[in-house]
Amino acid sequence: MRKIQMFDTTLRDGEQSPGVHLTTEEKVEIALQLEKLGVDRIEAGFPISSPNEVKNVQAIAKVVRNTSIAALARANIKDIEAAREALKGAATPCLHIVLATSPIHRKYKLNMTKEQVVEKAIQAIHFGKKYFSEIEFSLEDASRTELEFIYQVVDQAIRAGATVINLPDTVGYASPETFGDMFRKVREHVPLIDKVLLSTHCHNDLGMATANTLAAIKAGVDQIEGTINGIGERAGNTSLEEVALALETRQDIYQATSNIVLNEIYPTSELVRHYTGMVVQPNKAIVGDHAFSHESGIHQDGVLKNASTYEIIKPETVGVPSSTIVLGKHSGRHALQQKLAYLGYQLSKEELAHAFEHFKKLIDQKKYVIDDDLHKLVNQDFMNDKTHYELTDLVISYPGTFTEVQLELTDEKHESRQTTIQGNGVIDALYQGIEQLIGTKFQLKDYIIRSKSVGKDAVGEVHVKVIKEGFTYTGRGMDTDIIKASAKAYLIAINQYFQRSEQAQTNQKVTFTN
Ligand SMILES: CC(=O)SCCNC(=O)CCNC(=O)[C@H](O)C(C)(C)COP(=O)(O)OP(=O)(O)OC[C@H]1O[C@@H](n2cnc3c(N)ncnc32)[C@H](O)[C@@H]1OP(=O)(O)O
Ligand SMILES: CC(C)C(=O)C(=O)O
Ligand SMILES: [Mg+2]
Repeated sequence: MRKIQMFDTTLRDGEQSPGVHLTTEEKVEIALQLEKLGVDRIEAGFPISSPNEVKNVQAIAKVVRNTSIAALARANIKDIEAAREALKGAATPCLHIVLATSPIHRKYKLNMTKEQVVEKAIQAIHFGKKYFSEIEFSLEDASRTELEFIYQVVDQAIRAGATVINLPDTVGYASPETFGDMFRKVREHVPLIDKVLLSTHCHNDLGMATANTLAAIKAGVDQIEGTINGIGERAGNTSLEEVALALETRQDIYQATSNIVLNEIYPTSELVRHYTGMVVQPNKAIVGDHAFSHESGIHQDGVLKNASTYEIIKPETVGVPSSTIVLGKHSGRHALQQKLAYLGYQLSKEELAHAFEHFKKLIDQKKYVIDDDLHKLVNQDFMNDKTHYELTDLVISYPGTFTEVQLELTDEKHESRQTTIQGNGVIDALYQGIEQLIGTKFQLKDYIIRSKSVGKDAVGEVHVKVIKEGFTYTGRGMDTDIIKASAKAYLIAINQYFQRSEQAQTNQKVTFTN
């Protein structure tokens, strides 16, 4: 089995994504995570781009000791000097020199002849060789370069001392067929190629970065370059996670593997999305929020019976805790039953059919059905709708360092219950007071507050989740006064508990699991 080297350029090409600017601390944290992920080389930055970038690379080189660190330079002395300064303390440094070779870049960007390009490449590698034993030379825009010229530049670069030859598809122009051919031909026509590591670096302009990278692997490259979440210049780079999983899942085709620690993929992806602020499209392969979600009834039924029916990768393999069954327009009874069981309801076949009918009506009105909706659906269908406790008065004051709440509730017999209680903050006092008046305690698991509209008189919405005797109850309260909204939400959740207890004692239709 061949071992493909993974060169990560999240911190260089990835940072070239519009709007992304990582601090030194963020870069260091990502680099440490990339080391944990098992990439073979980290391109830490492009030192000439700013004085701070030199410091960034230095900071990474100082702490990342078991993974090679690369820094980018154009084919000129000042860029190489900056890379040298940045990589001074690195354990295994690599100088990465780039120079474009395609006719378009030669003519319009560099204004250089073929001979000048070859000469510049040789000079830069010779200069770099004074300080670095490991030099990667990239023929920028290789996929749009004449093959004969590629052979010539590659041959000369190896003779000058390059140890890695990288042929990038800089503008995402290649197709898997042509790209694979290019590598096969380079292996055929450049006798010295076996002396160096052959590498590729693809962009995703036509959505083919991963396919092209895999074609290059098939054609014999030893190293592939990419980024986490596929971020990078324009449409981005090859996603390293996609290649790692393609190799893992289709060993029958690629007969190759990598050092990637697969279950570190998702944590790395999350860290990168957090610090770059770049949202991962939900349906992105491997790391998208929907990558392991199932919404359709037929799929959900299959997955519940055996996950391999619709999952070619186990979510745990890439560090995603579990797959998700999402209840939506296309869901079926099996999925609803499973979700209700998770929420604590065990319904008979008839009850499930009834609940399913209501669920389908509900989903026509609402795009997403949340747990709260399901609790209500079951409660309305199978339980009485009695309100056990209602808020009738609430006064808040701040005597001294405490918050004091005067509270009045009315119970199901319309009798008033009152208390005055001090707490560590208004919500603490309020919820303690409610528990005191009803004579039982709940574990508050979640408390979320948000605004439903804008302006000073905006309506506040409070969601609470409480736990009692192993069951979860949720409540949602709305009011322009967020304290009142908090009280309402808590009482709705508590009322559910009393309804359920009452139901359990009488002729219950629904049995509850834990
Ligand atoms: C394919 C890639 O992703 S390569 C990496 C791209 N990344 C970046 O460019 C990010 C960092 N870049 C920067 O901070 C700046 O562009 C710098 C500091 C590198 C250079 O800034 P400036 O000196 O102002 O030049 P500017 O970026 O405007 O133009 C690029 C110059 O480099 C030249 N150049 C481009 N590629 C190369 C190369 N590989 N080797 C040598 N010279 C090159 C261009 O011809 C142009 O030269 P000119 O001024 O003589 O016309
Ligand atoms: C520096 C090189 C490898 C690059 O990013 C590209 O060609 O896309
Ligand atoms: Mg690139």
